Amino acid sequence: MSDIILNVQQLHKDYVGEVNYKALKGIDFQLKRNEFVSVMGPSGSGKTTFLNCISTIDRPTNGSMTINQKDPYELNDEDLAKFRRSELGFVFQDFNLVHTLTVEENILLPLTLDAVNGKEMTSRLAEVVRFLGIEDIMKKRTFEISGGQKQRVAIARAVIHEPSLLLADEPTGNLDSKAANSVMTLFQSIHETFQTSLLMVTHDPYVASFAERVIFMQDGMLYNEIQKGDHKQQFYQEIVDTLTFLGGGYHEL
Ligand SMILES: Nc1ncnc2c1ncn2[C@@H]1O[C@H](COP(=O)(O)OP(=O)(O)OP(=O)(O)O)[C@@H](O)[C@H]1O
Repeated sequence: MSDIILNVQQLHKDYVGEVNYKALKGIDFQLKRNEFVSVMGPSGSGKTTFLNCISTIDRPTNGSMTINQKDPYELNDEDLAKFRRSELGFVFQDFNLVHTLTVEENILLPLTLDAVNGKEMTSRLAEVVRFLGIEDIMKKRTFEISGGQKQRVAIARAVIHEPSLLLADEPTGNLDSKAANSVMTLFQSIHETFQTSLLMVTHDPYVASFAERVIFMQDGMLYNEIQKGDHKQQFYQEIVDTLTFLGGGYHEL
């Protein structure tokens, strides 16, 4: 088994419209199996575009990408949908829960779509719900729970099928600092307990410092990266310093 879970080579994305825009200009990036990496950069630098190309929400204009040694862009629509469901988990800023379903039904959705048998569903649900500490809200509707709880439910749904790669776009963007901290502690323990490979976009240096490595984008390219050493505080400071240097929307720091 290769120790590279995600291999991106010379990824380009051009948005074609009234005004054409080169959002990604040749990104080379590798995520190791079991690695946790944060993606940062000024507003408009291409972070979400990069994540959307990896998650196959958006199609790159050029370049190559493999996830777990497979190229999702070679698949037809049906196989791509299966590939997404088996290999990838997604967590978004706005939770993306289905409001007509209960919390439990939301979490089980990926297994329902894959017609997993009832016994296995029950055991996986029990494990993930216990791990995330959301046993008490299983029968509630999504409008009856807090933002922090919503994100836990979204995380449970993203990991219940044990994806090879978990992708998160601003997962704490709609949370207060206490809920954000608790969601990040959860990501960290999912990563450590289940050896989940994790790629997360965030604009928050504290949130980013939960990762083992931070990559910085600027103007559609990779600008720099920082590896976490022994001291989280020092890592955090280096992240803040790089963002300050990059400017563009990080002046509030
Ligand atoms: N569908 C689209 N059509 C045209 N241009 C787009 C489209 N989506 C994004 N862009 C442009 O591509 C660039 C990168 O956008 P992207 O959303 O990836 O940046 P970002 O780094 O995630 O920004 P932010 O931190 O503000 O979310 C921006 O200049 C944006 O205006």
